[in-house]
Amino acid sequence: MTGLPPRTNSHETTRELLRVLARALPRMFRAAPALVVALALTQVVSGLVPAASVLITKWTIDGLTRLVAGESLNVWLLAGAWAGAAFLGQLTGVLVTILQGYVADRYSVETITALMGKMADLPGLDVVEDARFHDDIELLHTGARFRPLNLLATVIGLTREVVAALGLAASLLVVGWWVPLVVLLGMIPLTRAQVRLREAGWSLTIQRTQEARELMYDQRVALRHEYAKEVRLYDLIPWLSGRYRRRAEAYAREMRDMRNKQAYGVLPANALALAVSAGLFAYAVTRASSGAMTVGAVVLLVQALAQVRDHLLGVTEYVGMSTEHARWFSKYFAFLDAQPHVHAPAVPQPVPARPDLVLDGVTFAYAGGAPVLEDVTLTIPYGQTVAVVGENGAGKSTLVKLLLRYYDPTLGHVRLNGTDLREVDPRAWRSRVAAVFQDFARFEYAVRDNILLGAPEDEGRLRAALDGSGFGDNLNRVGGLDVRLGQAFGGADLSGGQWQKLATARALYRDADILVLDEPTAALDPRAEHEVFEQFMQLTRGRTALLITHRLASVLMADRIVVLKAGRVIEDGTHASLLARGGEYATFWRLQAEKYQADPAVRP
Ligand SMILES: Nc1ncnc2c1ncn2[C@@H]1O[C@H](COP(=O)(O)OP(=O)(O)OP(=O)(O)O)[C@@H](O)[C@H]1O
Repeated sequence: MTGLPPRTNSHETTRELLRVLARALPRMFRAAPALVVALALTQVVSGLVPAASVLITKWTIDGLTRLVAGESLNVWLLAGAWAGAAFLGQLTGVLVTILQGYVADRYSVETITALMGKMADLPGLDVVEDARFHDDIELLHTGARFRPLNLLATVIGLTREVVAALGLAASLLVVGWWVPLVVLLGMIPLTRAQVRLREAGWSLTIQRTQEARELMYDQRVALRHEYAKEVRLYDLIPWLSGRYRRRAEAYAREMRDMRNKQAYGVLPANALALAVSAGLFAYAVTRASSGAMTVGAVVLLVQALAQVRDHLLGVTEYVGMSTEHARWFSKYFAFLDAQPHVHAPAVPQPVPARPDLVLDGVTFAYAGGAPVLEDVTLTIPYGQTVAVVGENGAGKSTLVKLLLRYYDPTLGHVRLNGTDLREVDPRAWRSRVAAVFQDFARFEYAVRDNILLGAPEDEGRLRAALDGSGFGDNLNRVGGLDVRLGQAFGGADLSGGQWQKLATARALYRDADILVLDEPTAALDPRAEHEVFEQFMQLTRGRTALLITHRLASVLMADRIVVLKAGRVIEDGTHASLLARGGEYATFWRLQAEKYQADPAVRP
């Protein structure tokens, strides 16, 4: 179990809430200004209905008293007032539901498009792969649909409760000018105690966020299909549910203790509020018995006192709920404010035609980590096929990330001929590169869309991409180009190798100058691998190709081999020259060749 994080001051939580609201509410207003104003007015009217009702009750009782004493009473006026107040209450309820829906829809769209817009402003991977944002991006993605509506509903409820409490307090003016003041002053300690109770709950929840995430993760491992095979193999459910239960119970215990402690703290404030109410009640009854106050005023006082208290407690409830939503918005704004290290240049240089790729003294470390590449100097002339080999973690994929400018080097330069990669538009550069990544994406769209990804369709190129990747042979079995893929939409599922071929088809469909293949055959069967290599030879003709692989057979296709070890280039040459040299590459080759001879099913 993780240790307890340091306690955060509960007032900081409130300040954070106010900061977030100060930023979220103007955005909500800008999303639909007229509707937000209409909504606010509706809530003010709705909040005034309780005060109107207690006043009408007073007028009715006083009218009846006068009627008994022989005076006249305008019954229709009173009935109209009753009906009017009730109608306003119902009408505002309906209007709020409609307007809230409209505003929330627009605000959600704004919230989600701002997230997507931020993604467009992040040409690199430094923010999205940053551990600080990694989990948050998942939360932002799942919350963006409903958090704006929740926040809106909470703020609306809060407005109504504040107006209702103040309106009812104002109705007490008919009892005496000083009465609202006394009532509100008497309620302040109770409201503060309630807010403090809430704050303690919020800060505890915030401190336990990490733990709540761990609880969710245990749940996920136990229930999700991607873990199902190993969960059964290792019989993980008893272990997972035991861990889950222990953590959940510890969390619940702490929440309960905190609530108990705070609840006792509320009692004195409650007693004070009741004493003030009782004093006012005694005052009113005394005045009424001497004829200085009407019976209606006494009834109004009794009703208003109880309702002011309820609405003030409602205010604290809504403040509590808005804290929960504000935490989500706090992460949202932190993400929108994230400053990437990788920027598109303000005035980009053109991407040179047929560029040589140059790494000049490149050292690179991920944020907060040790260098992953160190002083790498390498020139890949245009049109050359280069294989990059090396142990796991040697830095091969990182080299690709730098060449695509997903990251900038910590030291040194990546250049296209003489132009620093930082000076060209990353989009323009990437449009010239086709890549199949080791962890390629499995887009759950139709096969055709998986390949085109929004690009215009060209029958000939599509056919060539299908043939070149080897996916064409699987097409009939899958059901054709328009078959939806993936489990999320009940589509066809592909094997690992078929997904990899599809990712290769996607890369081949782009008419790129530079081809990057990071372990392109890892999931392929021997026949498919052979075919992909054959196609690869044709495809790379006249283009630069970078091939990252552990399978040394594929290396034979390369004009040149670069061996990386612990982030440094330790060997660089042709297959023959590196074998002759008898270094790291020769050792790799020998090991794989021996395996091959021992078992012909295993090829180098
Ligand atoms: N996003 C990241 N953040 C922090 N460290 C990372 C990140 N990606 C990779 N690394 C680290 O950088 C080092 C090099 O990783 P890289 O993926 O470049 O190696 P590789 O040579 O491609 O390995 P493999 O053959 O296993 O694919 C590893 O130690 C890895 O843990």
